[in-house]
Amino acid sequence: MGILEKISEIEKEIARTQKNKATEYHLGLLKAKLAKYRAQLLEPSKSASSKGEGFDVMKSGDARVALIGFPSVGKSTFLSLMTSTASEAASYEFTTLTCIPGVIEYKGANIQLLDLPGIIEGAAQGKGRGRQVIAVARTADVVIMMLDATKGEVQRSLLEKELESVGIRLNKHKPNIYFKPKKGGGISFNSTVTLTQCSEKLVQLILHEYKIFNAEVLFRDDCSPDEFIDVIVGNRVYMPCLYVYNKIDQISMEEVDRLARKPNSVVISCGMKLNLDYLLEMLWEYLALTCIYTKKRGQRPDFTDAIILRKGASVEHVCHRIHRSLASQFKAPAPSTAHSGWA
Ligand SMILES: Nc1nc2c(ncn2[C@@H]2O[C@H](COP(=O)(O)OP(=O)(O)OP(=O)(O)O)[C@@H](O)[C@H]2O)c(=O)[nH]1
Ligand SMILES: [K+]
Ligand SMILES: [Mg+2]
Repeated sequence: MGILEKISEIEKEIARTQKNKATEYHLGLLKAKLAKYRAQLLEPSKSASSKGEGFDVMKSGDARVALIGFPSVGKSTFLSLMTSTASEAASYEFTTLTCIPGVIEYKGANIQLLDLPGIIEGAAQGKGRGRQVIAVARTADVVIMMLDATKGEVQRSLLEKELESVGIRLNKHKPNIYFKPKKGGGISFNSTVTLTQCSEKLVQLILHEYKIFNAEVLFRDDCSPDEFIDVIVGNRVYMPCLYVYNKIDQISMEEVDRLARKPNSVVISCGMKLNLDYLLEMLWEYLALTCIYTKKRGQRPDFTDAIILRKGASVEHVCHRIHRSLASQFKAPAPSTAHSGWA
């Protein structure tokens, strides 16, 4: 049996297994198996054809945003509107076949926006150029999932599933679990909170499935088995995602209102240039960038020239951006410990 078949067998078994106390270990094990097979599937294949031709775009600017969506939702139209780059837009599907970078200039920051080919169900398993697109998405700081407001919710959940299946976690925090494999001593299990979804026994079962017999595990939150598996597997990316519903010129006001109220969602029309400013504001918030203005002694700050930093940057980062040797010239206290967590 191929890996794809094994995955589909397990998925079917999970679907037909009722979720209750008696089946919780069985389900936990199935999920661990599923994650293992998916990881195998993602291992880079040796054939040259899977290489991302036209997808190796250099990172540039202060942050990177990837446009993910089904074909013809308006990704290229959006890139052409927001940046000085033109990306071909047309009414037929799969107009865009490679990765096309543009730059959004906002609040003094250069935000790299990547237009990508449309992806469809099965993308994660290599349908279309799905794998290359998803590989680019993994490198982004924020994903814009562009949706056609006229098409209903099914596109959104399909894409979420695709990204989920390759270890991309949207709008989720890294699970607060300390996990450290050891050379010996068995499994030591502790938690600082009451656990309602995992137990010591389930944790052990899952670890054994991964052939881990010695480890230290500390749950600091009431995490689920899936979250625990994410921590063991390790190569997950946790990424903010904005759901952008385009083409609202084609739907009723009531429908616009309903979509706009969904969490992490913005409604726009590229065709009629509606709500694009608000989208930029939201994007800025999701990127969590901070502007720092420097000033010379006795002069007013220069608000035209900001230093752009990511959330969590320290004074040391600021110094580094001003001059490479500035931080090392500081006398005690060391700048990084004096004020960490600037943004
Ligand atoms: N009515 C309406 N049409 C739009 C809007 N935005 C884009 N379109 C149209 O939608 C079609 C597809 O636009 P594209 O920008 O090519 O879509 P895409 O997502 O890049 O498509 P692929 O590259 O094929 O994946 C074009 O005919 C656009 O003119 C909008 O806000 N309203
Ligand atoms: K198109
Ligand atoms: Mg396109």
